[in-house]
Amino acid sequence: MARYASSPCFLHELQPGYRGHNAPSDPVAWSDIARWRKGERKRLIDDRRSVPPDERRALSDRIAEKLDKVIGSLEGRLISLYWPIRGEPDLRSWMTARIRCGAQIALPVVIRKGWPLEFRAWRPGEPLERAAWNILVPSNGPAVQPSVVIAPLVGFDAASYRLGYGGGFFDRTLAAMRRKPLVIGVGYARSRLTSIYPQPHDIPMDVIITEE
Ligand SMILES: Nc1nc2c(c(=O)[nH]1)N(C=O)[C@@H](CNc1ccc(C(=O)N[C@@H](CCC(=O)O)C(=O)O)cc1)CN2
Ligand SMILES: Nc1ncnc2c1ncn2[C@@H]1O[C@H](COP(=O)(O)OP(=O)(O)OP(=O)(O)O)[C@@H](O)[C@H]1O
Repeated sequence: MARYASSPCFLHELQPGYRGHNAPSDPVAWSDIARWRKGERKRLIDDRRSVPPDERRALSDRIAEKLDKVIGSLEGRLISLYWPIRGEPDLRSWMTARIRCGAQIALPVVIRKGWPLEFRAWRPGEPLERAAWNILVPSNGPAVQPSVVIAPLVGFDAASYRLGYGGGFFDRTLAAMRRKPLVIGVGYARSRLTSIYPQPHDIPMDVIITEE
């Protein structure tokens, strides 16, 4: 009879910071991790949606204050933000105020599953339209290369890795950018995980901002 050193599900044996083997990837480990991530995404999204809107508003304002400190001068900066969905921090009033300070804003657009995102320049008042997953995106706006990318977090870990919605869009986009932007993950402290069990394709955030 075959004897195994590990039980079929050995996720509990993985160390935080595990980055896979030298081989491209270990399919058994990745399928376990992918399944675990799916469950965590649902739990974390339900959890943040359970926060009353007033409290979410207060947390978003706290995050916005901290963003100013991390980004510093806004003059001439091109910042990619996002149109909030599923209880993400709402930074739209911060965005409007920062445009008045000289910042330019872009929003991410899904062109196609499995492709990098496009960043499209946008100013308040310009038309938006519903696209994939019902997310509002600029109808026109030229494609631009932001120097700051703000990525919403479904979850995050102590090594600044981000758990998103599972499309791999931000990872693919950051991997493809010729000039590496400052990458800021924003989310709530309650979305902290011990580890997301980072894989070779996962790119860590430069900074993570929560309300704490
Ligand atoms: N507000 C906002 N806009 C954003 C992002 C974001 O995280 N937040 N994105 C950041 O990337 C892109 C959209 N990414 C998304 C990726 C997957 C799903 C999604 O719902 N996927 C499937 C499951 C995927 C899987 O597990 O294979 C689903 O839930 O049914 C939604 C948005 C671009 N715009
Ligand atoms: N640079 C890349 N090249 C090819 N595939 C990639 C790349 N980055 C991520 N992927 C693939 O995308 C899929 C989803 O990855 P992951 O679970 O990390 O998504 P996520 O970061 O939570 O999603 P999102 O960024 O859309 O919010 C994985 O199957 C992964 O292999």
